[in-house]
Amino acid sequence: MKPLLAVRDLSVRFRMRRGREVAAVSSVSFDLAPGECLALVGESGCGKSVLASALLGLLPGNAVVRGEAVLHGGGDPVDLLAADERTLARSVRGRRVGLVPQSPAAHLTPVRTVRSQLAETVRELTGARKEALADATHAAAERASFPADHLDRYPHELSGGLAQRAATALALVGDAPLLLADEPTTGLDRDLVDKTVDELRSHAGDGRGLLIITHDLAAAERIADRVAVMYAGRVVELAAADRFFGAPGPRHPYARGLLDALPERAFTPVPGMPPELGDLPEGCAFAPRCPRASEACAVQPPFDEDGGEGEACHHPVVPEGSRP
Ligand SMILES: Nc1ncnc2c1ncn2[C@@H]1O[C@H](COP(=O)(O)OP(=O)(O)OP(=O)(O)O)[C@@H](O)[C@H]1O
Ligand code: NI
Repeated sequence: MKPLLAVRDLSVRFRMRRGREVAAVSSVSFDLAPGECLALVGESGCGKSVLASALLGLLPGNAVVRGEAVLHGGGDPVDLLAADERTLARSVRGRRVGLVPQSPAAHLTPVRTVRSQLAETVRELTGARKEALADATHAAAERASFPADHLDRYPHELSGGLAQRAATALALVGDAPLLLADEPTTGLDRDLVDKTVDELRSHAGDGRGLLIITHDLAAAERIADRVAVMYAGRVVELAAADRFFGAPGPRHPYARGLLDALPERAFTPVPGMPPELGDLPEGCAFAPRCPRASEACAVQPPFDEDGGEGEACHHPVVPEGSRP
């Protein structure tokens, strides 16, 4: 089966003053299958949002992007990294790729009510008019649990959680084949978190795909088919969610550390801090924090992939009897 999205060797560098460079994303490759939900996790600053922005052509001018990201859903295949701004604006963003942005407040238009923004998006993407438009606007709000009696509020009159729900409602309108959701549950209480991620997950049925970026590993466990763990700009492990959250667990020591940091598990944070992306070491960037590191880790470990799973580690945690 053809993937919905095929990302190959995606790298993003930010050019800074005095010739400095920030390596925000390095050699990321993965496929997203139709109907699949992939959760992208990792510590703050590891490159998750930059990766999502690259897929939407939303990076600032000092970004240098390399690689390929071919979207097969919703029309002719298009390389999202090579498409020009006109194509992205007209036929990709909102229509073929939906985005729940990480800072919803910044993406809502401050001088217009939620109702008017939602109605305009519904009209643009579905062609609904008049009474149908009013009904469709209500339905769109309801899908994201945005309360109808708040539709006439302006963005600054919304709490963080309500702004989040307004942004989610906007992102769902186009029924885009690929949905990118960047921390879609910030500011929501647990029951609303569950409701929101379930709604996002159900969107991914029907051959559509969902890439959800989240710090909330419980939410990832609830809806993801696979998990991608990012560290210092690289995907260091790709794993089926049941193996990742259950037995035998992740193979990359950093991924194991992330899970062990959870309050309901060992509650032991990974010691140390992630590295500066402007000053990365030659070899494995996690080695200075890694309990399994050896001299071999001075060389960048290759990503060993097998059937959509794999890890980049010289010393993965491999349970007895599983593949070498
Ligand atoms: N325009 C820019 N110029 C230079 N560096 C940038 C720019 N945008 C992002 N970065 C850097 O890229 C790195 C990755 O940032 P990114 O926002 O993708 O992290 P993240 O994984 O989404 O973190 P969080 O979980 O906090 O949202 C950071 O070190 C950030 O400082
Ligand atoms: Ni982010």
